[in-house]
Amino acid sequence: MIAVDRLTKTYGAYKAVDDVSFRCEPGSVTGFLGPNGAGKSTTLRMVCGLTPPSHGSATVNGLPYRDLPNPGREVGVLLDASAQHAGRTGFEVLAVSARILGVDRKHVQALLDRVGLPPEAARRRVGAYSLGMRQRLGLAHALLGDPAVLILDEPANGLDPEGIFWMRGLLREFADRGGTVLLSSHLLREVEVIADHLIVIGRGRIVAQGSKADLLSAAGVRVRSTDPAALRAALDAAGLPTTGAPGGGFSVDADAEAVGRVAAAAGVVLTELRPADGSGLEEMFLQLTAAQSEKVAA
Ligand SMILES: Nc1ncnc2c1ncn2[C@@H]1O[C@H](COP(=O)(O)OP(=O)(O)OP(=O)(O)O)[C@@H](O)[C@H]1O
Repeated sequence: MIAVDRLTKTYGAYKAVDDVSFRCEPGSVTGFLGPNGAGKSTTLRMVCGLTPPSHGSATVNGLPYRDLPNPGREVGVLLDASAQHAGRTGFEVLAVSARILGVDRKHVQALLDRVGLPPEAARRRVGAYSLGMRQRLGLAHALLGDPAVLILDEPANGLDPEGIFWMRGLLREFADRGGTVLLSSHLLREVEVIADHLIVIGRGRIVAQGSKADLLSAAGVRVRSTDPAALRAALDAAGLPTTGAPGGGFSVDADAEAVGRVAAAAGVVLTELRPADGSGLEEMFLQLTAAQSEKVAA
């Protein structure tokens, strides 16, 4: 169980993380989504006791990370796959950590096999690993203490499609056995497949959170017409707010019949009228990404 309560991080006048609260429950995978620079890593670093919060608090299994007696036994963390000793072999990296955690060394190769690093790969120095191999080693490192909680920052980075598929299976199984998983990504599609819950962050603030089913079944319809201006005017006049959707057309926060009646009354021809089916979340995410890119470019 992870509990984050009003976490805030300021750098000078800049709020990298602003009043962020959420819970991650056992038996579930939570996807922490946001464009580059949104505040994901800073939040995860605060949860793991690596960055002191300016305000707010975070606990893992009821305690601040730094107060956990043997944190590696309770929470597996992968924040930066490249932060491993380049001169050690994969096996040595895990063997050293096993000793610190009090884990029997005989589990090390089995774990490396489990993450797809067989003995010949485990004998190579980490400096020669691809990013995907480092992610696999990082995941093995996170799993080493047999924790009940996993916190992973962009774990799919560098993995090929087969690797991403494999990782999803591993995390799903971990959660199905009662584990708590919190993983970040800047790609909606990447976490949509695996997450039970989604938290969307933009410019340091949470802009949406809830079960994936609720967020993706966002209300409303997608509508497209031969005369978008006339349709928008008619919908506005009927008090049905529209927002532009990617690729043209509009999203309307109303049911299909209401939109169809407005269009018919205005004599506007519709070429598409269908449930939004999560496109609201995608649209919001695209807008967030565009806003963040503008900020970075400014
Ligand atoms: N030590 C720091 N000093 C000043 N600003 C920082 C510091 N760490 C992070 N920031 C800023 O805080 C914001 C959030 O950064 P963060 O790394 O948490 O974003 P992110 O969502 O993880 O992005 P990415 O997907 O690119 O990793 C960014 O604008 C970043 O420049």
